[in-house]
Amino acid sequence: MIALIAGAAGQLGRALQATAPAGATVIAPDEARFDILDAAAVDAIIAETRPTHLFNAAAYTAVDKAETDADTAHRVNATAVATLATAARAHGAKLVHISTDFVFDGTASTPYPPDATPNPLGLYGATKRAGETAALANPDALIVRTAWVYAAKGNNFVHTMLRLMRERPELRVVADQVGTPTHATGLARALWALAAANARGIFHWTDAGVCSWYDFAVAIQEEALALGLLATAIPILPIRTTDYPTPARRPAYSVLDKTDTWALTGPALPWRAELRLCLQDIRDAA
Ligand SMILES: NC(=O)C1=CN([C@@H]2O[C@H](COP(=O)(O)OP(=O)(O)OC[C@H]3O[C@@H](n4cnc5c(N)ncnc54)[C@H](O)[C@@H]3O)[C@@H](O)[C@H]2O)C=CC1
Repeated sequence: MIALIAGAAGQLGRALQATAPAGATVIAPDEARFDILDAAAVDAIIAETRPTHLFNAAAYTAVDKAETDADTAHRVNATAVATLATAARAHGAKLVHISTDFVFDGTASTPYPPDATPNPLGLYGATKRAGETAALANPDALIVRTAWVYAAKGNNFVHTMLRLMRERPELRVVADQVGTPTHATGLARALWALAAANARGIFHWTDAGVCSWYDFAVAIQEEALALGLLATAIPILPIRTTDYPTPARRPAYSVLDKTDTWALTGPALPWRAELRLCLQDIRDAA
């Protein structure tokens, strides 16, 4: 397998490089060399490197900023995906594209299967849904929706919580948005496995289990205290979404049904076990 990665410096891009299977050749250019907005550059780099697989880990991921920057978000999350889908097809490479639980409106009360009807609440989700449609124009494309992604390096909820838990006397965290955290390392391994199985169409991947952002924050504090990453516990108080307004609306329930994926990859670890692994990496890197 020759894997070309777009967005190699992001959380998932780095995890894909760290978990590449034995025998895979990984090509991970930086964004200056592989800007997915540059159709000519995309075509040239694929022609030059001749990948069997094109992983698109690049995205516009600033959910709230997308509300006032819809044009850029759409160009990165949808228009560029159409470019990648066409180029992959022209060069005989398999496109592996990543999408999000934010394509759903969160009104369900049981996990969303891959064929559930999308209805994004915000601009980010709408651009990611448009990207799915663009990728699906390539019949061989694999699209994997995930949620609440974090990694030892990157801008994510785990690092934000660790910082605030050191700075603040107490924290208030939303308790009425429910989903599942996803450690980028486990997601990357799942993508390699799905690609090797030549899966096509839409699949779902998160860690196992369900929690609220409040539950996640409490677990981060407990595990970080146990690992010595935090010195003292602070009170963490559950609040409602209406008490913490954000520019973009977010789904209240975004648990994804992973049955089809796990039949090919085996089950994910429970989210708390993955959290512990990530915090161990953060501690070891400190
Ligand atoms: N972070 C999260 O909580 C979630 C992420 N996802 C999806 O997972 C995928 C991976 O996300 P993360 O690794 O967390 O994001 P990230 O924000 O850590 O990485 C995205 C990378 O794409 C790069 N990028 C942006 N525009 C680009 C362009 N024009 N050309 C090349 N690279 C460009 C960025 O510089 C960044 O390095 C994305 O498709 C995202 O939409 C889905 C659900 C949740």
